[in-house]
Amino acid sequence: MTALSIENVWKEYGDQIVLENLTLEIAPRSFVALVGPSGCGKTTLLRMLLGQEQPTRGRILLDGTPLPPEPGPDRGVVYQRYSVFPHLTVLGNVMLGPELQANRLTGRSFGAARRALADQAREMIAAVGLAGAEAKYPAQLSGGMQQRLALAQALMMKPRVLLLDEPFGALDPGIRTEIHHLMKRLWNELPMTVVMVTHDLREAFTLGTRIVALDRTRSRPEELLRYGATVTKDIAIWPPRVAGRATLYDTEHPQAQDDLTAFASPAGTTRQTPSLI
Ligand SMILES: Nc1ncnc2c1ncn2[C@@H]1O[C@H](COP(=O)(O)OP(=O)(O)OP(=O)(O)O)[C@@H](O)[C@H]1O
Repeated sequence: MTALSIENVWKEYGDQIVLENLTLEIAPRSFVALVGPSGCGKTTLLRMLLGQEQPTRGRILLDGTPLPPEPGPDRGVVYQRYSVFPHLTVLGNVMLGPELQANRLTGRSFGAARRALADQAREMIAAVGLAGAEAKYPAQLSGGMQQRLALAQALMMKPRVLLLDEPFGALDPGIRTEIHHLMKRLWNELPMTVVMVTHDLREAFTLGTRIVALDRTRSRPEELLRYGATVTKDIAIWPPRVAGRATLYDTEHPQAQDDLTAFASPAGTTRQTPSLI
């Protein structure tokens, strides 16, 4: 069964057509990296997958069922910044989602239920490499640590789909490589499908099972708003990267993960165009 089906989706804001006739089947457990020039509608597509925006035309299905018209716990999201609550500790941030879900009225659980939740949250905090920082506030963490926290917060809800909007874009290169390893491990271990918007092709090829490029196929300067973007390239990583199964390059040649040529598809299909970067 397909995890996500995007069927002939159009998104318009007033006179502006942002996305036109977009069709995409996303298999369960895939890791789709969405790339494309600034303003082509990547975030808009992500917001529609989250349920924050509705398609103007067309429909989006999750495991064959139309997406509810609002965000839900089956879809987690991590943004480039500001995903975490500054006035809560690391532990408080990670516990908040499940607490709100279990106790809509008070947003707090008590006794044994609270202790069990705190144990789960500590496990998740350790899984993202933040053990020891449970009592800290986000302002006391580095940017990389805050993004680890944002991931832990999203993953606590056990989302079927994890949506990432340039989550590592603001991080220094060294920290970014570390968090890429973490992201890859989490995707391998947890039963989720990931859709990530990125401007960084290297990141797309390092993490993705598939790179989907959006762009306008027609563009007349005098009618710019009348043409939306659609899928212009759809590249499957080779050798295939399968969740739960490390590939040749992931195990034997870890340095090759940063070598775009290692994953090149047949000639021509992966050529980088300036508009994609
Ligand atoms: N709520 C909105 N109301 C009106 N126009 C919007 C709204 N949200 C997005 N847009 C427009 O839709 C277009 C696509 O925006 P979007 O943020 O999806 O692009 P993007 O590809 O993610 O860009 P970037 O790579 O720069 O983040 C832009 O022209 C933007 O102004």
